Amino acid sequence: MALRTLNAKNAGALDKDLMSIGAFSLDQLMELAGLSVSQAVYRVHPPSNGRKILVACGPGNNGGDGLVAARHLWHYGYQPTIFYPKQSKSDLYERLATQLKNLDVPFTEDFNGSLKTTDHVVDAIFGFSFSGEVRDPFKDPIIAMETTKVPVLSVDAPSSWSIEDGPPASGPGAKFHPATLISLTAPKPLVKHFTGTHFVGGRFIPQSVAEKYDLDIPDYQGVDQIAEIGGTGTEAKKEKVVGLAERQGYDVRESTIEAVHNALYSDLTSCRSLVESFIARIEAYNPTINAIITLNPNALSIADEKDYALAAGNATGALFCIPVLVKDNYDTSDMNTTGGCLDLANSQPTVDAAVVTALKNAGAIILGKTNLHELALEGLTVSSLGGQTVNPYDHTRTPGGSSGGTGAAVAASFAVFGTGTDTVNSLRSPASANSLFSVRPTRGLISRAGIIPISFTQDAIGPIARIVDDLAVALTVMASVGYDPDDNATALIPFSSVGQDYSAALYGGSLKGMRFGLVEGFFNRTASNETTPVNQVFNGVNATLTNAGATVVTITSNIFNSTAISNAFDTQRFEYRQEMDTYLSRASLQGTHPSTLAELYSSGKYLVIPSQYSYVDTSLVSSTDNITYAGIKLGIQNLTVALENTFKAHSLDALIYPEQANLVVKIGSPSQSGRNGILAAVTGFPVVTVPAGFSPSTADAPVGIPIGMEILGMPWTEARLLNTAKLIAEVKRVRRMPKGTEAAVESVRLGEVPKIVPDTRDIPRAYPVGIL
Ligand SMILES: NC(=O)C1=CN([C@@H]2O[C@H](COP(=O)(O)OP(=O)(O)OC[C@H]3O[C@@H](n4cnc5c(N)ncnc54)[C@H](OP(=O)(O)O)[C@@H]3O)[C@@H](O)[C@H]2O)[C@@H](O)CC1
Ligand SMILES: [K+]
Repeated sequence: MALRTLNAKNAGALDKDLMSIGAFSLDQLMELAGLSVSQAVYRVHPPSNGRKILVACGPGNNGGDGLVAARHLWHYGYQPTIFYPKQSKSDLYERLATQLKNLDVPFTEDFNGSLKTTDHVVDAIFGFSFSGEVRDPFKDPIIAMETTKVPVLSVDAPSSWSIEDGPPASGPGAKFHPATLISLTAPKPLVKHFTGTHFVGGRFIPQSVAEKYDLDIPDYQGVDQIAEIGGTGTEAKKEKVVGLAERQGYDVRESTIEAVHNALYSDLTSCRSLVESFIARIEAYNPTINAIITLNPNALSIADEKDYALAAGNATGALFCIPVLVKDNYDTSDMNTTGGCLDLANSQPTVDAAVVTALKNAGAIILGKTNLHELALEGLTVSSLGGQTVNPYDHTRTPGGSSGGTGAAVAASFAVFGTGTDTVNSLRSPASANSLFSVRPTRGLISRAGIIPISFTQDAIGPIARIVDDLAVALTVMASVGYDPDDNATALIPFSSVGQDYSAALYGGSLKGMRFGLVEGFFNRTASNETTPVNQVFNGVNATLTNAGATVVTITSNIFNSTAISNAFDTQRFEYRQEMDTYLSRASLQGTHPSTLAELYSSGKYLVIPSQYSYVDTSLVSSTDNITYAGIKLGIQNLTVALENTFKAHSLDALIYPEQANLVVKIGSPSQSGRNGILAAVTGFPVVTVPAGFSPSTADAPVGIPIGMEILGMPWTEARLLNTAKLIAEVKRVRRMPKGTEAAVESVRLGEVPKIVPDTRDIPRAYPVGIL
């Protein structure tokens, strides 16, 4: 909203009216002005950004506002220092100065010296009665504020600017552009030259006075004395500055929960700067990677709330201020939940998925939603709404899938971690293809309530992260939902796993004496550019584990044949329609959306890859009443027993194998072959995926294409699996940043969260939209 402006003459007349007609005393007006200034400082520079505030006060009422603001700031926990070279002898000013001295607030005569150590500056030198060229003793301070990197907030006017015409053409102040301006009562004409963050303070103006001067009353919220208003400047509202996080040496690339918390709790960054830094990376690199479907429009205001909480000593939660991206098949009450499907573009859950609530309760900021293979049905991460997501390590290849948006986004440091779902491979394939860690938990450990479903038997959800420690924190939070009547698989959780802290499970120890079963049937031993790198990486894994004192047993049993398991035991086509019909017909799902799966697939607004036409067609006419379904469920029980027997026969701690026997395919391929996710999917056994290596470097893949390893354990052994994964990651440090997103990005101070529009122009022609 751009407000009408008030020229200098009218501003003076208005002040007089407030004192005569309005019956305010000057003390009161100045107190209200200073209070607004202090709130604006708190908004743009909460104490967590640094407590030292240098307040520069001029000889007139503008300077008086600065003195009042300094007193309020002291009470908020800041450490103000006052530069006040031309002190007024009037009673009001002497009292204001005495009030500050009574609080032991220091006064300085050395503006430039104080500037070197301060965290923020309040410019209360001149207001609407300034005219002409700046005279001493204020020339030097104005020149210093022109060039300093310390952010400046100007009171009523950037001092030295003409009230009507903005910055002087030359001399002191010609290049003075403060980051923030607070206009008192109403903006002055100079604001058309101002491009930073702009507040108005004046929540006391009577309606009659506002009408007389034709003023707009801004939309004040709650108990705020100030309101932020849109850009009136010649440029966009967004001001390009070096973000605080970067400026103060905090870099969000490869950041971890612990690193973010250390930075926040030691005042190196604010939650808001942190969120802005991640958004800067998204704005820089998402146009290439296309991993994001939507950003949370509230992310910045949520970050501000976290900063208030931090300042008040209320920073609680294992994920306090941790930006998290969730796959767009997780219900979010503040963002549409689309599954990447055009026909669900406006589908709006009114209730968060159970795990989304858990993440929020733990303090996480849901930064946005990621692209996925449409409705999580395959592993190429292409969708009618989200387009094709690109692997950040090799822009000619897919990022794996179906949680490929999360995989690519986490690899590119768009967030600290992300979430995915897994019906066959979908948490493990993107982890594998992006040099990341993921956990597919034992069936039942994490409630699936509020997740777009496919298969009651096979669906699982979990986190994807850059380090095991973050995976453990995220799993602890996601599993904290515990028993959930909306997902009765959670009734399976054994007492020993209820409320488990998986971070505490990372106790260390050693790989020495551990026994791993290397599943020979899950490799493709035919030499090719797509398979040989995987086989070579696993030769290396075998050697590393053996050198670390573990025993690697080759498992040759013929039950370990992914194609055969898939053909015999995959339950999806029997369960999909029933599950989706239930999801789509819930009263809590609002917005516009189909109410059955059949309706969705008759809309023409969907993408199914040709290799899945028959799967979807079959799903539309099959159900769990089919006689074959009962046989499949029985077969899965037999497979489960055989799997348990394998563990017993070889005294195994875990089975290990490549998530995929082939590298991730080129974009536009008919499908992804060689995946081994089906074993855990049908048996419900847990898997932690870890980076195992890279294929050789090529022009398209400068650091190589990531190759991942599944570590599969017995049910409910997530704690031990995570510790094993951490031990392996310690002896075999694999993860590297993708080349294309490796560079740091200068962050941008944002007035609002930018809108991200997914790019659907590059959907490969091989996957026509609306055809089945
Ligand atoms: N409306 C509201 O809600 C309320 C508004 N209030 C506030 O009052 C502000 C207006 O205050 P104001 O009128 O006292 O004058 P202000 O701008 O502070 O300073 C001017 C002084 O600076 C000097 N000076 C001038 N030119 C110069 C130059 N070229 N080079 C060097 N010096 C120069 C000159 O002093 P001199 O040198 O002549 O002694 C002059 O006296 C207004 O912007 C707002 O902040 C609140 O406090 C109350 C509620
Ligand atoms: K000023």
